[in-house]
Amino acid sequence: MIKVSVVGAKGRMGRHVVDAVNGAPDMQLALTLDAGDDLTQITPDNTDVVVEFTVPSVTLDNVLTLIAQGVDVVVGTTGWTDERLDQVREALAKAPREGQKAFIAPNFAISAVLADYFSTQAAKYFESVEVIELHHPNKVDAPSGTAIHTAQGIAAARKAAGLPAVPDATETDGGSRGQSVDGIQVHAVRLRGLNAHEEVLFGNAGEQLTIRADSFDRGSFMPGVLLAARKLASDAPAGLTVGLANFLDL
Ligand SMILES: NC(=O)C1=CN([C@@H]2O[C@H](COP(=O)(O)OP(=O)(O)OC[C@H]3O[C@@H](n4cnc5c(N)ncnc54)[C@H](O)[C@@H]3O)[C@@H](O)[C@H]2O)C=CC1
Ligand SMILES: O=C(O)C1=N[C@H](C(=O)O)C[C@H](O)C1
Repeated sequence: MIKVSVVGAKGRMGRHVVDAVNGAPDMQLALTLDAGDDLTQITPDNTDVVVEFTVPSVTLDNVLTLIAQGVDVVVGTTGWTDERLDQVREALAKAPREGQKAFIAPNFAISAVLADYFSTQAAKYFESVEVIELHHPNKVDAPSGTAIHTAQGIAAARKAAGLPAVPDATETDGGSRGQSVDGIQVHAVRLRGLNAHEEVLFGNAGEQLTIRADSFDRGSFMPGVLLAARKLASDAPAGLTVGLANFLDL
C-alpha cells in the first residue's frame, strides 16, 4: 500500500484528493493537514507520498519543508517560476533520503495535458496564436498555471522553428490585449458556473485552428493525481519532474 498524506486537505482540490485516495485500492490515507498544521508531523514512517494543493503564496515553503522531512511530493498548486523550480531542485540534491522525488504539474486533467501538448505540436504552423483561459471566480491567480505553461511551450516551439513575433499592430492598450507570456498573449476570464477551461487560437490567412480543453468537474484531475503518486512510489526518476506529459506515452 502507498501511504499518502494530503496538504491543503480542506480545500476544493484537497477534499477531492482525500476521497480519491480513500477510493484507491493500492493507497492508504495517512495524514490530512491544512493551514496552521505542523508539516513536520509528516515523516517517512507514516508517509510515502504527499499530495500538496494549497495556494501559490505558500507552496514553495511547504514543498521545501516536506523535502527536508524525507518524503516524496506531488504538487498541483500553481505559482511556479523557473527560479522557484531551481530551489526545489537544490533542495532535492541535498535531501535526507537518497533518490528523493518531487513532481509538479500545472494540470492533472488528461484533456488539458493533451491540449497543451497538441498546441506545442501546432505552434510552428501558424502565424498567429493567443491563449484564453476561463475559470471559476474563486481562483486567486491569473493567468492560470496551465495557460502560462501552454504559452511557454508554444513560444519555445515557435522559437525553435525560427518563427518571427506574432503580428500585432496594437498601439493603444488599456489592458485589453491580456498578458504577454514569452511573447504569447494570454487572456483570463472569471465566470460563475465555470470550472477550468482553456482555448488556444491559432490563425493563418484564411484559416483558424482552435484547441480547447474543458474540465467541468474537479474529479477530472484525480486520475492524473493518482497516476503521479503511483509513479513517484515506483519508477519515476529521482529529482524534480515537471508536467504530467512525462508520465504519459505521448
Ligand atoms: N494542477 C492541477 O491540476 C490543478 C491545480 N489547481 C491549483 O491548486 C491550488 C489549490 O486550488 P483549490 O483547491 O481550488 O484552492 P482552495 O483555496 O480551495 O484550497 C487551498 C487550501 O490550502 C489551504 N492552505 C492555505 N495555506 C496553507 C498552508 N500554509 N499549509 C497547508 N494548507 C494551506 C487552505 O486552507 C485551503 O484549504 C491552486 O493553486 C490551483 O490553481 C487547481 C485545480 C487543478
Ligand atoms: O484554480 C483552478 O481551479 C485550476 N488551477 C490550475 C491552473 O491554474 O492552471 C489548473 C486548472 O486550470 C484548475
